[in-house]
Amino acid sequence: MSEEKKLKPTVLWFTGLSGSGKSTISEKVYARLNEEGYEVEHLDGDAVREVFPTTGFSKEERDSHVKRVGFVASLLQKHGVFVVASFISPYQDARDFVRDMCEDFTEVYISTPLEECERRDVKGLYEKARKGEIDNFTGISDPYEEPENPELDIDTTDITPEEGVQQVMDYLKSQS
Ligand SMILES: Nc1ncnc2c1ncn2[C@@H]1O[C@H](COP(=O)(O)OS(=O)(=O)O)[C@@H](OP(=O)(O)O)[C@H]1O
Ligand SMILES: Nc1ncnc2c1ncn2[C@@H]1O[C@H](COP(=O)(O)OP(=O)(O)O)[C@@H](O)[C@H]1O
Repeated sequence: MSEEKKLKPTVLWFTGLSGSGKSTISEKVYARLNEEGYEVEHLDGDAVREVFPTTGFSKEERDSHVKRVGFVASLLQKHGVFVVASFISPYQDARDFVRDMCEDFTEVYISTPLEECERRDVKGLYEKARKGEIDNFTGISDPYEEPENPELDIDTTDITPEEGVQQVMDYLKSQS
């Protein structure tokens, strides 16, 4: 274990717009922690939604989805497992609900601006949302409430994914 098993397990909660870089960075953080010998689980919005395809995007549906996943994350972390969670989770009250449930919670705001996310348009969803083909699209026709006090704020516009990962790892080291 190259980090000498010294990092304190936490729920690393990645929040931000679609295309901001949540999945890219969180997958790499998951792989890094795994390689270093930590018990770690990855929970991702798209993956959870594939299992529960009827979950929609109204505030009520997003909040229930986020709170349920947050509950699972809190149980895992209580048993010493690192949790890397990646959800748009656009509402402050639902994120705070999860924070309050977890013994250790680290909010990682991937603050890449809408303009850059839309320029990337990884899945072509912004184009569809602009044409009115997708309802309740975060940042276009649905709100995103910026985190009030995130432990980390990473704008990926001008950095590499590896630099983003390093910022997360440096933070974890600073807290251990
Ligand atoms: N209306 C609307 N708004 C936002 N996102 C949409 C929407 N419809 C589909 N998608 C796709 O769903 C992914 C977001 O799911 P999440 O579970 O992370 O969202 S949330 O936390 O419940 O807000 C999101 O994935 P990411 O791009 O990885 O964020 C999109 O691919
Ligand atoms: N520093 C960076 N961190 C993360 N993603 C980046 C970065 N620079 C460019 N990208 C690109 O931005 C896109 C982010 O998409 P993704 O990780 O799926 O975002 P999200 O999960 O937030 O929807 C990817 O195509 C990725 O290669």
